[in-house]
Amino acid sequence: MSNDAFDVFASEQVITCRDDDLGLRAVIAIDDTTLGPGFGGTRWRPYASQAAAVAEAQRLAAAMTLKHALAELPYGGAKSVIMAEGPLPDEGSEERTALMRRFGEFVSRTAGTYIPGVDMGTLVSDMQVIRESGARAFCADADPGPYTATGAYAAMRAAVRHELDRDMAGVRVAVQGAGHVGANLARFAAEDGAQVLIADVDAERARQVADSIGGAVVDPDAVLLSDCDVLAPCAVARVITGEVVPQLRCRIISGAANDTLDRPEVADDLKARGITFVPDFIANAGGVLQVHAGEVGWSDLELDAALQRIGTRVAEVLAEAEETDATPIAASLARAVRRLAGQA
Ligand SMILES: NC(=O)c1ccc[n+]([C@@H]2O[C@H](COP(=O)([O-])OP(=O)(O)OC[C@H]3O[C@@H](n4cnc5c(N)ncnc54)[C@H](O)[C@@H]3O)[C@@H](O)[C@H]2O)c1
Repeated sequence: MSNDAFDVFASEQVITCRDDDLGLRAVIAIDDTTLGPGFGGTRWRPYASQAAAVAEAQRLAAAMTLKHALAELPYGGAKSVIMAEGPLPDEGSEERTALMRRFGEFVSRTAGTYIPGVDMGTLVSDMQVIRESGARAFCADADPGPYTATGAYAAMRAAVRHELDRDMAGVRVAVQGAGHVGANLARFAAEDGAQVLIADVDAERARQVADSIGGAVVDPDAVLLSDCDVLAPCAVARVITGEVVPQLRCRIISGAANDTLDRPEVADDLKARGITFVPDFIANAGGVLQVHAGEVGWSDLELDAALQRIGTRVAEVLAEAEETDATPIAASLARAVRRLAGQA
């Protein structure tokens, strides 16, 4: 487990996958299998370089180790990325199916040490193709987005209660990304009376979500700097940088995007500015809880209780951070380390 993006040996195992006929270039990073097989989604998007793809797979895999440890799940941390060349092929197209089948063959070679699931760019149907190729894959039956959003909303409510000592009515929430998670998170907040701003690089998507929940659209270039109580990054990784922090106008950052902070030190910058950062790997565990529920046969009630416990966990971590004058990330890391060492 490591946050060092440039150390290839930070992960237990890193596998590159290549097929020239299909134009497939993918990376599987298995961060840590102490608690079980490495589980983590497959992300499909363009990368500036091969090194950037490897670094992102490793960073996201490390976050999955933390996510599973803190959610008390029997999985290790892993992640894969597929390097996109231009627009992604349509769902169900021959090109997409062939590429996913081939990727599934590479996953099979890990002999169950890596279990993929849905992430940005990939779909439930892609996981079905991976399964058909003989590999184990999670998320094959349902979109985890709404469950992730339920957990992320429990986290947001807990942070607002802790920091602002109020419920969500009238709280100003700015959501970056109107996708599977962001749209649902925005809806939950609006249903509880929050004033929601939403941004997406797909302007039409942002407009549709805003109209359906009675919120307002904000420019995707401006959303991070919105004057709001809660900023909820639900789009891409590493949006909170050292340069962004001094310009932020929120009290709390609580979203679902994996790997929200650009560098670990940004957590200290946020603390110095009095901005509470809810660790993404705690807030966005709803999807993996839902997957686990399917695997072990939890009832809806059991799953919902587990999703709501994300809020309890956030409250505990924020209180612990306050007591020890640590950042919430540091308090969470200490918890995860205890669990990985079998002490919690
Ligand atoms: N889906 C899940 O269950 C789940 C679980 C854990 C974490 N996450 C994380 O949450 C985030 C969102 O996941 P999702 O499933 O909703 O993805 P998604 O692909 O459904 O939605 C992402 C949305 O963000 C938009 N977007 C991309 N770049 C943007 C930018 N710079 N500004 C504004 N909008 C932008 C996209 O157009 C898209 O609408 C990702 O970081 C993902 O890794 C998702």
